[in-house]
Amino acid sequence: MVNICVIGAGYVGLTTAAVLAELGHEVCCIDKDQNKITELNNGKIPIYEPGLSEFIAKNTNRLSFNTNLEEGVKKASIIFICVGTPSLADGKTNLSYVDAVINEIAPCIHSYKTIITKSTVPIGTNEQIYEKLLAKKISPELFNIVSNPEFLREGSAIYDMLHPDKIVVGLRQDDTQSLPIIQEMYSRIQAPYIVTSLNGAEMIKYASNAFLATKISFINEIARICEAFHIDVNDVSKGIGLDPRIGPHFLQAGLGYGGSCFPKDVKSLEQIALSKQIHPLILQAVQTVNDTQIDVYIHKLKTLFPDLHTKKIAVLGIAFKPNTDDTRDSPAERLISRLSQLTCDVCAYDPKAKLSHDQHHVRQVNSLDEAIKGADCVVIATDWDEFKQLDWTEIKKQMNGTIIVDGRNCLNRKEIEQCGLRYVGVGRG
Ligand SMILES: NC(=O)c1ccc[n+]([C@@H]2O[C@H](COP(=O)([O-])OP(=O)(O)OC[C@H]3O[C@@H](n4cnc5c(N)ncnc54)[C@H](O)[C@@H]3O)[C@@H](O)[C@H]2O)c1
Ligand SMILES: O=c1ccn([C@@H]2O[C@H](COP(=O)(O)OP(=O)(O)O[C@H]3O[C@H](CO)[C@@H](O)[C@H](O)[C@H]3O)[C@@H](O)[C@H]2O)c(=O)[nH]1
Repeated sequence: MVNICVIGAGYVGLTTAAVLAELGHEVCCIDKDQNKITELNNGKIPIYEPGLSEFIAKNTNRLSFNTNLEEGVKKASIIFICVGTPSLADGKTNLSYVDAVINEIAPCIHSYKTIITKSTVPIGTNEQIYEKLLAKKISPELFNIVSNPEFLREGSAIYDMLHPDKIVVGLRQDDTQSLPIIQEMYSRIQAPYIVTSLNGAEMIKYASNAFLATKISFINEIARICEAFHIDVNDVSKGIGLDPRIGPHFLQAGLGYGGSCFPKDVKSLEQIALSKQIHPLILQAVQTVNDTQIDVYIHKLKTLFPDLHTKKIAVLGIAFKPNTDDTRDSPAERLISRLSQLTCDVCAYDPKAKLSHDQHHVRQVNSLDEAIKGADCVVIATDWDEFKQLDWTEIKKQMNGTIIVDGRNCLNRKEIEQCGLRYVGVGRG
């Protein structure tokens, strides 16, 4: 058992804290947001992540929440940095939250600490953190910096952290102490270790997200070509995905990728490359396809409804993916904004997520029935199971029109058509 301080109680920090407590460690999770900490101390979880609430409740004897960083850091031998690293306007990474944490930790280092960065940070950041701490006159005998990027997916965060496909550990060249400490801490997790340099670990995280985003933009481009030849792109995904060199995952065409990671991380990697005068052609193309994917759907809607601005559109889904309440950079919200600009009457529904801001002509309703009632068109914008299992005969009775736009290529086309509805997907033949 070790004493651990996790800084940041967001999707990654909360999951990390809960999983480390489950592994038997004493964990103090710090956030500067007093409301979050008060909620957590009252047994409320500020985000929706399946199973997280129960998991935290199960481990409360070894898990505490606090706003006082000094208290958490002083008694811990391991410190996790899990604060946000959002995009700046130019696409580079905003490191101000990480920098603030380093400034706050520094005066509290009086005994040996292993400082682990889980936040996704640009190449070179961990080296810079080490130099910053030295510049603050912290003895190199008192700390080490480790990069241990996180690969969890929202919606399955706990499972992913308990069953990772690898544990990536980036170390400083002369660091001989940290690896055994990390291995001991994660001893109950079965996964191969990838031990590399600090920069190497940072790059593995960016390359991983960039590759997955590339698969999505690739299949979205293939879908556009399929459409011109009346080919079903879902058959193509299946067909190519069976080749183990390609694999079946992340080949679902649709409204494009969103969320708090892919858009910002691909942009950040582009900027990292440009900072070294490397022109990242693929990364730029991946973003161009993604940025124009909503246009594909708007074009379809305009063709289906020349008087689109007079239509009532039910948008099912607000979250950037199912099983989360997260709307950061959500393609569903991107679509809703475009429909709002076109002055359509938009009725949005999501089982968990709320619209992040008010928009003209857009109402969020609390039930699916309310959203669908009188709709000229229903658009599936997030592939929640609840939407995949809809009774289309019932839906048809409640709608005014007959068009179902499958923004995630996740519905059974035949079933919908058998009910007398018109199915519209991207690249569905
Ligand atoms: N969300 C994911 O699925 C995911 C997965 C892997 C990696 N990551 C990376 O992990 C990092 C965190 O992402 P997230 O989604 O958990 O972010 P988040 O925004 O949900 O949480 C960050 C938390 O840090 C807190 N914070 C900021 N500054 C602080 C400070 N000085 N002291 C204490 N608390 C502070 C904020 O109040 C917030 O609660 C990012 O770098 C992200 O790229 C995210
Ligand atoms: O075939 C697919 C798969 C996903 N998506 C979209 O891609 C986005 C991201 O999905 P997903 O990767 O499942 O969600 P995240 O929770 O953002 O997780 C990604 O980003 C995290 C943060 O870095 C990483 O830790 C994870 O490994 C990585 O999968 C969502 O908008 C999905 O709808 C598609 O359009 N088609």
